[in-house]
Amino acid sequence: MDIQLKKVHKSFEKKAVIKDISLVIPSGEICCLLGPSGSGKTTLIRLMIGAISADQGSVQFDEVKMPNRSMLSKVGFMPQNDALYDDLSAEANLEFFGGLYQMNKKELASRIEEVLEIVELTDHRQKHVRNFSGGMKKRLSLAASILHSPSVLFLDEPTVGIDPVLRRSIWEQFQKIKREGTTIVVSTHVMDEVSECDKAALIYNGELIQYDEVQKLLEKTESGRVEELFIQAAGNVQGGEAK
Ligand SMILES: Nc1ncnc2c1ncn2[C@@H]1O[C@H](COP(=O)(O)OP(=O)(O)OP(=O)(O)O)[C@@H](O)[C@H]1O
Repeated sequence: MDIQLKKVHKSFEKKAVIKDISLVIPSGEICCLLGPSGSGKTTLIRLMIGAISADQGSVQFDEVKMPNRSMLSKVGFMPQNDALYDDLSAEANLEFFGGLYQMNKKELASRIEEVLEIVELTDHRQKHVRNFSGGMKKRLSLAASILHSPSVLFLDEPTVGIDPVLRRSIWEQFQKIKREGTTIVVSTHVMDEVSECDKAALIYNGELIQYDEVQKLLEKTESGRVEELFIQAAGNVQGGEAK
């Protein structure tokens, strides 16, 4: 499913947080939302999944205008803070999410096997989540978000607080999910993660300052590092204010 945003605008308490953002994320691609803390990445994801509504503009998945209840079963979301139950085992957590997605018992049982394999938690399925490390919780949270085989997957800073080795393995899992045809939108402020994505949307102060194929974005820099584009944007803002 592709995702289309047209002139999306959102304010909180009269402060514009998302400013007139338009973009199209093609089906089956990984797009990262890259930007400093507070730039608006989470808000943009919440607008896309229909958790909040835009003040102006529209969000569409293929031909369907969001928010739309019929899309719930096609959308996966992994929030920044894991929404897991500490007192339940990994498996029981997944059973709970399967119930939310209204999956039938047989389908759920086989899908739980599959997702536990994907995130490499099969051997820990009976353990209580309270005994999990931060990385294991992230992986379980990812398993929960893909349990119902969504067509579009939104991941909000999935690798925060994760060591580089585990980060590598989590990205391998995203690539695996992409190969199955899922469109992935992932927010991050780790600039190096951009190389894992097909396209990157650079968000600065609620504005989309760049959106292109990662290779093309890197070609716009002298250093080959995406940070440069943010430094340029900051310079433009200061320059604008000085005039
Ligand atoms: N419900 C809300 N009410 C008021 N202000 C909000 C609300 N949600 C977000 N904001 C503000 O909107 C701006 C963007 O926040 P958002 O969480 O989208 O940024 P972010 O890029 O995801 O940041 P981080 O990387 O730290 O998660 C911030 O200034 C934040 O304080």
